[in-house]
Amino acid sequence: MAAKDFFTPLGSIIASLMFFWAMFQQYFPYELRSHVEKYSKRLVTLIYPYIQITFHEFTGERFMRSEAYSAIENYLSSKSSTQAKRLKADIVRNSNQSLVLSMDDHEEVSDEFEGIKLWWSLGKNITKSQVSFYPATDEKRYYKLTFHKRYREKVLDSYLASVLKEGKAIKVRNRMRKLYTNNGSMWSHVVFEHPATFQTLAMEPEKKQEIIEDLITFSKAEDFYARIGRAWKRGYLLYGPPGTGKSTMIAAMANLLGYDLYDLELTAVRDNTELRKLLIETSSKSIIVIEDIDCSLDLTGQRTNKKKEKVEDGDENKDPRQKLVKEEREPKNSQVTLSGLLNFIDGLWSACGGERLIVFTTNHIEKLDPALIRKGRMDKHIELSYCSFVAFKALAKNYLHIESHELFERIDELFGEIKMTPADVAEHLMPKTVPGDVEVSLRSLIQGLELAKEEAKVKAEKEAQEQEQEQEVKSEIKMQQNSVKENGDVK
Ligand SMILES: Nc1ncnc2c1ncn2[C@@H]1O[C@H](COP(=O)(O)OP(=O)(O)OP(=O)(O)O)[C@@H](O)[C@H]1O
Repeated sequence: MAAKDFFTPLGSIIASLMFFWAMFQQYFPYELRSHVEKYSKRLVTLIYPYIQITFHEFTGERFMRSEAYSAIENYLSSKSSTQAKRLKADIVRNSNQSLVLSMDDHEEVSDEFEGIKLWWSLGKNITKSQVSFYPATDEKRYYKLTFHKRYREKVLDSYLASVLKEGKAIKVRNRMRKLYTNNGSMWSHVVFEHPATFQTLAMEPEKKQEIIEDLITFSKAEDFYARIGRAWKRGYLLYGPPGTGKSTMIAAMANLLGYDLYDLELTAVRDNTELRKLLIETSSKSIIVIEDIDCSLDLTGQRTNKKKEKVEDGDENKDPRQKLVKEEREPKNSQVTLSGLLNFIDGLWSACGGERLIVFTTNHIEKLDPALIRKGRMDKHIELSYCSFVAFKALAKNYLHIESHELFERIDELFGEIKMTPADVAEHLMPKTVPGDVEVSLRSLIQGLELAKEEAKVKAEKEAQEQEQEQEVKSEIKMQQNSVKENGDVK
């Protein structure tokens, strides 16, 4: 059949329908008209038993991008990439700069929820813009959801809620994560792009696995925390000598969970009120870190100022302008107290919705007040220690891409005799030539370990000598005292 033969009768049918509709509107009595409309609607529902819901991209007068729309967009991204024939691609500005695909205009994808079939389509309205002098068009997109009317309640009650939740979760996973630092009572942020992961972290595999499982269990335990009536938070205390990987582990935690990091500098916080303000402003899915807690807060209630200690005799004090900036940053009358911090951990913190981890680090766990680190506040205590042979092997795999080497035996022996931090081991394993030579790096480590062993031996000998001398001096003093006493007795 030729196109002309098809369209000619169709055109006249449409024209007749429009004619009857106009006549109906003009001459049909109003009371009867509402009845006819009601029955015609019922007829349409019978023939077309589907419900459609539209989600517009922009809502309200201020043309804010609708949250529901962007959640649906994220939710549909994985379905679109497998089902849609025409796709749009965009780079998401997350830490991986990954490519995200979504369906193109007028495409349709299907979905299934508890046995219900649903269809999503992306539509577009084009309007002429009135604002510009130049001819311009405005495109407004919308998602349309279609499903059978018999599932109305299930879709409205459960399906849409799950779509929005999943869509928001995808958005959080794809977002660019941030590292916040406080300057006084204000947070400022930069993009968080630390490459550390648990794979690159050198520590005993069982211990590493335990921490990973603990973190993942926590991140999925929203319902559990709600059921037992506890705030969804968990405290970690990382302790160990400098250079054993405390900061590296925090970065690995943030990367594992996809959380933001808040690096809270307590010495720059004026008082408990400021502390409270800062903490209320933290978002969910975040890790709040207080490094070197023993230096940041005097556990008797008086604060010390670690930065001040470090630069006491430095150049910073000589420049009056820098001194002023420093004083502004570290006000002298700071009064953050241990009890203020504990209140935050126990009380106020609980009022903020969403999951949060709080991590304290210290080089001296023995200096910390037991109240601060009891379970419930710091739930998990993790010791990061000197490099073991197992941890070294993880570093060697990472840095040198080797799992065994003839020099490993000697290194294992030396690790049994001398302590070295993973930071120092890592430094020896850094490439010394271009391209990196494995043997040169391993020999550098052996040399470093032997040197450290020698130094430790000299130090031990010196200490023993000093102790001996001290002992000699003590016994000499005692002898003198005894002879003075004896002389006195004789007189
Ligand atoms: N366990 C580890 N695994 C892998 N790399 C490590 C480890 N420990 C330390 N490093 C390396 O050493 C460097 C210093 O480590 P890091 O800053 O994490 O130590 P730290 O314990 O936080 O030290 P500090 O107490 O002085 O802050 C890191 O950049 C990292 O490359």
